Amino acid sequence: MKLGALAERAGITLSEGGDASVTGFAIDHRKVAPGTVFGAFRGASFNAEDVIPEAIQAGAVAVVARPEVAVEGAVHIADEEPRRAFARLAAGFFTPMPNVIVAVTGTNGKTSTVEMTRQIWRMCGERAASIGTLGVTTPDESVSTGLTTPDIVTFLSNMSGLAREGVTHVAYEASSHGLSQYRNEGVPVSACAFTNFSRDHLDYHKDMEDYFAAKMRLFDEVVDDGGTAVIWHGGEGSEWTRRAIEHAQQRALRVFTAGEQGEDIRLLARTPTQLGQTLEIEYEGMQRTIKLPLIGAYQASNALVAAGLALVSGADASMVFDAVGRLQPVRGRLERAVIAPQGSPVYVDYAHTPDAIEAAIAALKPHVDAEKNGRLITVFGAGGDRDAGKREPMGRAAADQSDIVIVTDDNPRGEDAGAIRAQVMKGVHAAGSEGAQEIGGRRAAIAEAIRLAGAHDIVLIAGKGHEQGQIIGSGENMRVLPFDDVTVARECAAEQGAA
Ligand SMILES: CC(=O)N[C@H]1[C@@H](OP(=O)(O)OP(=O)(O)OC[C@H]2O[C@@H](n3ccc(=O)[nH]c3=O)[C@H](O)[C@@H]2O)O[C@H](CO)[C@@H](O)[C@@H]1O[C@H](C)C(=O)N[C@@H](C)C(=O)N[C@H](CCC(=O)O)C(=O)O
Ligand SMILES: Nc1ncnc2c1ncn2[C@@H]1O[C@H](COP(=O)(O)OP(=O)(O)OP(=O)(O)O)[C@@H](O)[C@H]1O
Ligand SMILES: N[C@H](CCC[C@H](N)C(=O)O)C(=O)O
Ligand SMILES: [Mg+2]
Repeated sequence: MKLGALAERAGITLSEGGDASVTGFAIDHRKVAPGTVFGAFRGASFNAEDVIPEAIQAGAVAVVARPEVAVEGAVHIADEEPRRAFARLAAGFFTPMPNVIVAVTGTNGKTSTVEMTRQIWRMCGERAASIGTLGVTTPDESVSTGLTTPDIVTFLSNMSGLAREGVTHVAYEASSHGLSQYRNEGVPVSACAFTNFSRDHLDYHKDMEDYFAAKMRLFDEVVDDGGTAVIWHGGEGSEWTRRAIEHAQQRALRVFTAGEQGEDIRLLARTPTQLGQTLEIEYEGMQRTIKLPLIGAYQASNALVAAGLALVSGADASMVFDAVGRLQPVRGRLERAVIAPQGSPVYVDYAHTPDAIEAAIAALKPHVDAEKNGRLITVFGAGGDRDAGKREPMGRAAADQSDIVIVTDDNPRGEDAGAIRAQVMKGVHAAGSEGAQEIGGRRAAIAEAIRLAGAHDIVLIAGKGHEQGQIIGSGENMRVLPFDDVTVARECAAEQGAA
């Protein structure tokens, strides 16, 4: 493919070098081969502008970099925002693309929503895939990528690879990191969704406004002109929801709202049942009853946003709502791991923000039998090298709503695990929780929760969900010790059951 044609498609004017043949794209100079276009970005830990000469020596035909950077011996594609220019240029190279691509942003619920959208499409007969924290999930397999949003080259090549395998519909998760680093764009996005917004990632984003602006790039720039924005508009509503609607309107997107205050899918009533919940909804003037086989208000929200995405991308309403009634659980999201020896269910959930902890506990609370003095026992921790300011509110939220809390470790990374727990405990104490325990080792903490659990109690193990390891140390000292909450809970229950 000629560089000139790729540039023209991306709206980039080249003064020279249009005839060069492009064989690939790379953002890491060690991956450059003859004919590669190299994106030279300044990152958090490395400045790739320093290795441009090495990239050219390895055969780079063009370098996308800031205008002030020196590029000798290859075409300099100069742009103040090189990551964006690179994404647009690379998008022309990675073809074909799936016919329907939708993207989901929000603080919590992205992974669940893209996965539910995939399932709904599949039940409507489409070949569908999802890309997000759980990896790339297709009708045939699920492959982990390590990050929620892979780097732009991986993202684009995954998309075209899926299209080549015959996948026509893809839902992908747009994290704020990915959006602010232009790691997931360049593809046609016909609809986008916003689940909710609350505190997270304030280690990376300056403040809540900065974090919100990163998310809103999806609405402001990434989605196609004339696309649709599906927005959750829940019971109490939120200022952020109102602002998301404004962003969509400013961009002249079609606005589709779902929720108790939804204009398009109106949630009229939600009744928890033993194994799920019954939803009464109204869509296009017609009332429907859906038996959602998943518990928790938050799962109903994500399911209805997913239904919205399927509807706005052309699926038949009866098939969509029928599919919602057949959704399978999403790995690590209120997943029932085991029944503890005394008879109490043990749930694993990926809640790792104050808001998510509240949502996970609220989901389980109706299932605790208060008349029999049932208790909710919550085991959780907070991640190292991530937003430290969320730790205390997480502690407070957990202690406020649970009967017993056990604070433990969750990926301490480069930080002192005891110091992280102390910050979480501050919130626990602020909530006036007595009898809270601090148990560093996650296995020991889970074992203790299961030991404490009586016949009418419920155990919630929050924070790691589907994760398969405990991350300890950083940089060259980083180690990932195998750890899976579900497996550990089963092992602890078996050990105690046998005793
Ligand atoms: C803070 C952050 O998001 N960092 C990500 C970012 O790194 P960066 O651009 O700052 O990269 P860098 O390491 O400083 O390097 C700069 C550039 O030099 C290049 N390089 C580097 C070394 C070299 O020898 N040669 C070379 O050319 C690199 O390829 C890169 O293009 O881009 C990299 C490549 O795309 C990512 O791997 C990296 O993710 C790190 C590992 C990470 O932990 N990210 C987390 C926080 C993250 O992104 N999480 C979100 C999920 C959040 C959520 O779901 O809530 C996600 O979307 O996954
Ligand atoms: N709609 C929601 N409202 C509130 N909390 C939610 C919602 N959806 C999910 N959660 C909580 O957030 C946790 C993570 O859910 P999920 O993985 O779907 O979100 P995510 O946005 O992809 O998270 P991440 O940013 O880590 O990728 C769940 O386990 C649950 O505790
Ligand atoms: N995508 C989130 C996941 C957090 C999960 C939790 N287990 C932790 O390590 O903090 C992040 O990278 O912040
Ligand atoms: Mg996710």
